[in-house]
Amino acid sequence: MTLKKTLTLAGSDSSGGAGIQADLKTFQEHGVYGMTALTSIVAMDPENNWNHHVDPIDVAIVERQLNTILSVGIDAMKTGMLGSVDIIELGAKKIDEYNLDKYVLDPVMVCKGEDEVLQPENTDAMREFLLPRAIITTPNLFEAGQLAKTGPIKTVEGMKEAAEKILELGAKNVVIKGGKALDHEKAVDLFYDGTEFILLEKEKVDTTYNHGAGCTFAAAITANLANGKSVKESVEAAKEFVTAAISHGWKLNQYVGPVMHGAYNQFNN
Ligand SMILES: Nc1ncnc2c1ncn2[C@@H]1O[C@H](COP(=O)(O)OP(=O)(O)O)[C@@H](O)[C@H]1O
Ligand SMILES: Cc1ncc(COP(=O)(O)O)c(C=O)c1O
Ligand SMILES: [Mg+2]
Repeated sequence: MTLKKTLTLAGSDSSGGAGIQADLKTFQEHGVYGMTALTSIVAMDPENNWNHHVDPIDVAIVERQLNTILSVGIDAMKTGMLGSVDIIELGAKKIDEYNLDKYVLDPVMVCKGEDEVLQPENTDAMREFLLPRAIITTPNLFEAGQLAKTGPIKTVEGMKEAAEKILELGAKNVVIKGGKALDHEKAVDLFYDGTEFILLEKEKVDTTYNHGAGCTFAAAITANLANGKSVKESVEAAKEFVTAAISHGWKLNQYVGPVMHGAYNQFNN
């Protein structure tokens, strides 16, 4: 038996809920084979309010990892936290070199609980080099405002405007995650493929244990694409998957609660 193969080019979240750790757990739950190219290592300071510390990895080391994985071949890939502009440019080069058409861009700019953009220069580089190559991008509300340069988004109408701008920048599809940030009774995401707007709505889970939700959502989309689903089907199935994961989010310590990556298969089947 062979498995579909996926690549995540992303950061390591030492606490295990987000980043490549979330991606690999999610890939496993979808029955696809996950491979990883690490871009940065995130550690948290237990003495200082769990503050995030990000160490980017040298671009030559990232390239060696990508060469390993791409020599094997992949069916779909995603990017998450990207440590530097050099790594972003390298990602774009490899996407072109290997004709990688199933590429999901999760434009990670902030970690939950932090309100500063981790590396502002990366936003411009993602807009220029990665958006035009993405089959879909999955910004949260804040990231959508940054990519589209619309400023803060507060309404579904604002999400639609940003979605149109993001497609003008070259992404083939977009799903903007309203999530908890949107002032709406439900957890609403907006999918746009250039033709129709589709609202994906689920009950809002009353929890702060949602660390890694965005990574899990994008990884589920990637796995679904690798398994042959259409973009729209991939997003719809990923929404079910991440909603189950958030519903079973749990407390890891006093600072963070990750989603339960395996909840969909454990409780929804
Ligand atoms: N409290 C919640 N209840 C239900 N769904 C949620 C909740 N928070 C986020 N989501 C959903 O989880 C997915 C990830 O969104 P979000 O947490 O906003 O991303 P990120 O982790 O990148 O900030 C989206 O589908 C969003 O709608
Ligand atoms: C390595 C890494 N990638 C991505 C994220 C973003 O996580 P989320 O899925 O909660 O948006 C984080 C947040 O801590 C992280 O540490
Ligand atoms: Mg995110």
